[in-house]
Amino acid sequence: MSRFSAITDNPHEGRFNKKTGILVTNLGSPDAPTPKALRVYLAEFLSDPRIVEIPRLIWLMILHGIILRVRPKKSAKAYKSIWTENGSPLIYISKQQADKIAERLKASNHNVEVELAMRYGNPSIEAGLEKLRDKGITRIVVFPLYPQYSSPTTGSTFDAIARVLKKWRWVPELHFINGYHTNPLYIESLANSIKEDLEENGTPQKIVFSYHGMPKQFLDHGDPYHCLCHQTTRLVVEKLGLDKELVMTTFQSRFGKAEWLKPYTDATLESFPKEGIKDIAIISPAFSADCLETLEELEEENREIFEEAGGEKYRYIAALNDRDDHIDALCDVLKPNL
Ligand SMILES: C=CC1=C(C)c2cc3[nH]c(cc4nc(cc5[nH]c(cc1n2)c(C)c5CCC(=O)O)C(CCC(=O)O)=C4C)c(C)c3C=C
Ligand SMILES: [Fe+2]
Ligand SMILES: [Fe+2]
Repeated sequence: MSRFSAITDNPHEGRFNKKTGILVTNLGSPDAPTPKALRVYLAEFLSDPRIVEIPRLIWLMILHGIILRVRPKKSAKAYKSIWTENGSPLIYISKQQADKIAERLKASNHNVEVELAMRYGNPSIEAGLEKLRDKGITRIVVFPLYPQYSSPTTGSTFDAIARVLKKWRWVPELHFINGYHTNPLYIESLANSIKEDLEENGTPQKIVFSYHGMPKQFLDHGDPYHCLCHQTTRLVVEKLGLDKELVMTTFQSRFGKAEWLKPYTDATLESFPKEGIKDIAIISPAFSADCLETLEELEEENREIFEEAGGEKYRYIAALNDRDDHIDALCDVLKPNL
């Protein structure tokens, strides 16, 4: 038994090929919308020091003593409301994206194998990397589908990759894509999805760009995510030639009691009707795939907040998911690494 793992059956020349392996990743979901599965998922997720930066010992006591006794039940209820016959929307859509990327690249004669992996839960990063290694691949591009770099998401994916590869005897040639929010085709795809909505439903009083939030302290300590989100909004506004006053950038999905990036999406939506803004469209460009935070929080929870405060028209513009122009954008991001 060796400390480092490898494929040991007679390598010689033939078995290792010239293929590039692409590991498409996203955040991950629980295995089922049940408190038991959520306890396992949240224990892994919330133990990540990139996600919660409270001193370790104190945080682990709070996590195991309080959070993991209360949160799984509440989160399971939210997951139940969005779960489909295909399971978690995030994982199902990510699978569609990975398959379409593979299809598109192979059709243009790229010699690639694409696998999907999730940072937390299944299919795991370790399983994804091993599948590529089993195919004799020694050159890997890791592609986290987070357009805007952040330490809790992209940075954490890097940690998970490194944790696996440091156990491998033959470390592959590795390329890591750490964001793509300025890619012209990504911006174009966001712009197209908004344009289609405006053509179908008319121009609302406000278009809200709602990004997943993070503790403000992360920004103060140098995380670029906040700035990259604002830059994304600006690029889309410029692409569409919109009036700047029509658009607002907000941050959603708060967790815990600390201050998070502001303005908060929920508080903003609650205040709009008092200011006479009763017709809005909302889009969430940080999510490459629809997930709990869009389908439950934006489609259900925030719609209710807005309507209860007197709002009249609320529409959520879907994530880019497996739209053709989105797959084009993702392939374009990959291109320099193929
Ligand atoms: C605890 C702190 C959290 C930080 C920081 C955070 C950053 C962050 N997350 C995403 C993307 C997603 N988050 C999702 C769910 C989710 N996020 C947190 C907490 C933090 N996220 C929790 C506890 C959960 C689980 C659900 C819950 O119990 O409320 C998801 C959806 C997953 C799914 O299965 O659908 C995504 C996607 C980003 C982009 C980000 C920082 C920029
Ligand atoms: Fe999150
Ligand atoms: Fe900023």
